[in-house]
Amino acid sequence: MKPYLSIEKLTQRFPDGAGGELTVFEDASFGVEKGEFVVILGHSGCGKSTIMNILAGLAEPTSGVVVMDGQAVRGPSLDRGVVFQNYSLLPWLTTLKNVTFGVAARYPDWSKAKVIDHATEFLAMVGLEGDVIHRKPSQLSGGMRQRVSIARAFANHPKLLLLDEPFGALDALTRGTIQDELLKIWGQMEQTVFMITHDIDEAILLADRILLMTNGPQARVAESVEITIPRPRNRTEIVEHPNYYAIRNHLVQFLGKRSKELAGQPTIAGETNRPETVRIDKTEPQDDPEDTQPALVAVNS
Ligand SMILES: Nc1ncnc2c1ncn2[C@@H]1O[C@H](COP(=O)(O)OP(=O)(O)OP(=O)(O)O)[C@@H](O)[C@H]1O
Repeated sequence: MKPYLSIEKLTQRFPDGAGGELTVFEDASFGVEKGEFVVILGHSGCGKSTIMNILAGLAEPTSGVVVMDGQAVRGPSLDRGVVFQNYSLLPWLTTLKNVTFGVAARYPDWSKAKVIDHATEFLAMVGLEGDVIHRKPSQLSGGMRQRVSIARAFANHPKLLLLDEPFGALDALTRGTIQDELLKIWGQMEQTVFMITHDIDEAILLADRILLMTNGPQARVAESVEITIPRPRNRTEIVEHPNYYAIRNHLVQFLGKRSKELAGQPTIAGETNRPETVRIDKTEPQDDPEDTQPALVAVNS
């Protein structure tokens, strides 16, 4: 059976500015299940934003298709919400109206009071309550603005939520607090999320799976690393889990070394080129070669 979101043989080429072509990625295929939180990690230029723009319907691939819930993605839709690093709020509307605006479009049958209640509830989930919701974005801090973007995106119940480095512009403390709020709201919503980040620790904290891309050009989604750390997760406790550093080391090693070694390898024509699944779990019994008894060999047989 196909996954909820299926990316099938996606290829993106751009003019390279010198009369030739740049193949950003070729025949990339992967899936995302309903309710999954998937993060994509890779070096600058490997094509993460290009993939996100295609998923959002804001760009068309050179070839390949994206199918969500049985339908091919063609153009933007309220089914897909995007949160960018730079918040993209409407500056002339109050915080509350920035949220009600989308909710009213998504649910045209709802009464004005219901729309306001719904928007207020989602703003409260990210810690924005009281007078602050009547302020304009210019009167909010960067962290508050990003909270509004997150509340707005979740309030619309999109089938797919796309997060493009949403915390990239925030200081470490604010970032941590909003990561916790994002986890809380996601935990209540069964929302399917696809996120780009450059922060390995953020990826481990948030993701069910991390997709690892090799360096571009001709990048590939090489691995799908399962985050074998139970939820609910919390930033301070997660580092004590036996799998944390094992997973982190694997990711650091991939980004530091293997993403270069695997770069530019042509994909095999006709193959699906799906990423290899990597499962690291120190809590499962390990095969220790020292303990292994030599195999018994039958004699005289
Ligand atoms: N419209 C375009 N025309 C030509 N080249 C483009 C276009 N958009 C992206 N590229 C090129 O495609 C490659 C991938 O870009 P993309 O922004 O997707 O990478 P990224 O992995 O998101 O990088 P970063 O982490 O720095 O945001 C880059 O080499 C970029 O220069």
